[in-house]
Amino acid sequence: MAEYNRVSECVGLITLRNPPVNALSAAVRQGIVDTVQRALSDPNVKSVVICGQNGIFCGGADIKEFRSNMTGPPLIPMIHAIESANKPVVAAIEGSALGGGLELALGCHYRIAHSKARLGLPEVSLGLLPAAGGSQRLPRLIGVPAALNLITTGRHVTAAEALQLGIVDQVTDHNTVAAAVKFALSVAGRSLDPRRISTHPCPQQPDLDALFEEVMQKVRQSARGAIAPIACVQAVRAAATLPYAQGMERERELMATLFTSGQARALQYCFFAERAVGRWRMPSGARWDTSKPRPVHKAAVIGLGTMGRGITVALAQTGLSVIAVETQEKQLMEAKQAISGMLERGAKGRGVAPALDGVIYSQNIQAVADVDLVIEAVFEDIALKTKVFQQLSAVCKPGTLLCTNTSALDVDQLASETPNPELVVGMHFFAPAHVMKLLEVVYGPRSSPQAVATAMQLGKKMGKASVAVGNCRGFVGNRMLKPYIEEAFFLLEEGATPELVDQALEEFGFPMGVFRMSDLSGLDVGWRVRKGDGLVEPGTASGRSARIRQGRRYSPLGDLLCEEGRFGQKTGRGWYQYDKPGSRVARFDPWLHSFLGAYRAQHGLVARRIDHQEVLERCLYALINEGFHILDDGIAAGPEDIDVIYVSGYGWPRHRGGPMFYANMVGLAKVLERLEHYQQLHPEVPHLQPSSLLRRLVASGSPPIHKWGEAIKKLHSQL
Ligand SMILES: CCCCCCCC(=O)CC(=O)SCCNC(=O)CCNC(=O)[C@H](O)C(C)(C)COP(=O)(O)OP(=O)(O)OC[C@H]1O[C@@H](n2cnc3c(N)ncnc32)[C@H](O)[C@@H]1OP(=O)(O)O
Ligand SMILES: NC(=O)C1=CN([C@@H]2O[C@H](COP(=O)(O)OP(=O)(O)OC[C@H]3O[C@@H](n4cnc5c(N)ncnc54)[C@H](O)[C@@H]3O)[C@@H](O)[C@H]2O)C=CC1
Repeated sequence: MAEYNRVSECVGLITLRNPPVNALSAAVRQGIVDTVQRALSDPNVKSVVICGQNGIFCGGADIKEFRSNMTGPPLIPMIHAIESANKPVVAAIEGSALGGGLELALGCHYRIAHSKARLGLPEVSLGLLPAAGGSQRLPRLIGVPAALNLITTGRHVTAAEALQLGIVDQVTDHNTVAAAVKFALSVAGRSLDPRRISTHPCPQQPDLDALFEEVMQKVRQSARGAIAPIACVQAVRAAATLPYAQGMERERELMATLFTSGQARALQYCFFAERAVGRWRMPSGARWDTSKPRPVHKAAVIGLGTMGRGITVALAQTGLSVIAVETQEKQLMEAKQAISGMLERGAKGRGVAPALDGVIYSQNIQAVADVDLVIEAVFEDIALKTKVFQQLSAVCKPGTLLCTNTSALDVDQLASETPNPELVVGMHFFAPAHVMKLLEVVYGPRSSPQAVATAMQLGKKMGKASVAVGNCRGFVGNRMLKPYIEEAFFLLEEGATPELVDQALEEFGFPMGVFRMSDLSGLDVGWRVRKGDGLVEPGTASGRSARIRQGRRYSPLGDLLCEEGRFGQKTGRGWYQYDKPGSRVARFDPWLHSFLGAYRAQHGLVARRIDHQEVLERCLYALINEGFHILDDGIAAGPEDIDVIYVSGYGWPRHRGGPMFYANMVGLAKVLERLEHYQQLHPEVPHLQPSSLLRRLVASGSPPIHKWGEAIKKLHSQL
């Protein structure tokens, strides 16, 4: 709702009240309509100020309302009434003015912002466009290029940038409402015509067509199939080329298409899923709201290779003191240089001083005695990690949390080697750790809720999408990746090419297909794991039996490439060829294609035509099927956890919501039917055998995704 007060005798002060972000719910919109009318009809009121309670102006439309029949006064006429008012209306912007919140402010005649405020039109990230006049007013106010940038990216700008762009009229370091009231008094009685943004044309822009063509091309490339960014460009084009009323009509038409689209549903699901994963819970019943994190002021990182360096940077950038330990002198010197460089570049980008003094380097593990939390990132070797954990248990002060960045080892086994297993959790970062958004916080049966709470809170502080998951081989992300990659290998055996598979996945929306990704991360990584699992054999055997290992279908293709020294980009050869080692542009490699031909001949395989649909169904449904196993095992608490992991760490296209959301959109019965179909064709592939949870969900009527949690609980209780 909105509260009304008269201040300084002649200023009507309207305060939006809808915690936590003063979203424009039906009640708030009604409140604004009523209070604006009251202020305008009061002869004692000379001007009006609109602000939000609790230090936040407005987080935009109430996204939860989008899923219901929207009632209450619509935004567009409400904002129009404010702009048409015959008394000046000033927006006092603290905290955030986003989406509909900024559109409301753009309807006001003046905008005063606190220096710490953030403003933006992030609708595109929800699959929408600023359809309460934002796409028409912002270009008129700040010009077409700047408006295109803000609206197509959805980025939030600081108050300083907003002032520079002309979005706000004044920035204050003091009480924003007081400054706005003072300002409102000073402009009372002035002509408002120049302040009504909708009545002006966009500032002149030379070569408009060329500009829109260029932006459209750029947006199409980066959107990877998302429709909202394209509609945003079209809406701004309408602002630049049509009178306001016609532009608004175009805005409405474009929004009508977006509003009901599957992409908007997927993106809005992602928004809430990212917040839901913070409300973690463990099978033991421990939960986010009953587990208090320990304070972490000082942390340590052990092992300064690829991962340890990024983790050190991520910790130092949150303002923590970090002790960085590396036993090899040469590695330590290189790491120091690399970490300082990363901190300097990061600080430059954010316009702050680099936290170089926050990191202390040492070759001696004794240096970590007084830290609150340690993250171990030494080689992936259980004996070495066990030794390091035992040393840490002896050196660290009581209560220090011991975290491992292992990607595949058993967190619980490591914990059991320490005197205090309750203090051990996995913190599985992704490379490069200071850039990648995802963090899997892995708990074992003995990890204490406090340890999980502490790791989750630290992850949040580092700006990571932190997801608490149970302990199993590969945790959630890598466990699901395995069947996805294996299916891609099988498709090559059956007649596909790396180019075809990658194209199908990239058209689906992945930034890179599975083979380009494998070349980037290094084929030797998986090879080492398969060797450890006893799957790799000399490459001379042929026929079907050579491709059945440990009782299931196996493709040695990746191993054979590694035996040729083809590790991907780093060696200049992999599934593709590169101009030189380390180069990034993947090119068709005739060698690879004749190798595939010879391999098929050796194994009596006859290449057949494989289309994009089969690639998608086999790779994605195998991955999704593993997701159902993970839910059934209780490794992930809900589908949101899996989806956040895939969207923030594995390049799953956000506008498709994550693998489990995608399965829900496709229809569980369809996913089941296709898995059954492929399983019949490939009975020796266990990951195509539909999960019993998927079967049971289909049998129980395929409940929508927000009801899976309830359905799984019910199904488990029936077992
Ligand atoms: C044909 C129909 C025509 C319709 C025309 C409509 C046109 C429009 O007008 C379109 C829109 O505005 S769409 C909304 C645009 N606004 C946004 O995207 C801002 C979303 N919020 C944020 O960025 C951060 O919450 C923010 C920066 C604001 C605050 O961040 P924090 O980190 O402090 O807090 P969070 O943890 O993110 O959020 C706290 C709780 O608030 C919930 N929430 C946030 N924004 C919301 C919003 N706009 N609507 C509903 N709920 C919202 C958020 O979910 C969280 O609650 P829990 O999920 O329960 O934790
Ligand atoms: N590289 C990647 O993409 C990812 C790796 N991981 C995991 O992170 C861990 C580290 O991996 P990378 O950084 O790639 O390895 P790396 O080989 O680049 O670095 C390991 C570092 O640990 C140092 N080290 C070895 N023993 C030590 C000891 N006792 N004390 C201090 N330092 C010691 C080594 O000298 C080396 O500098 C592994 O468990 C790996 O599975 C997790 C996610 C992704």
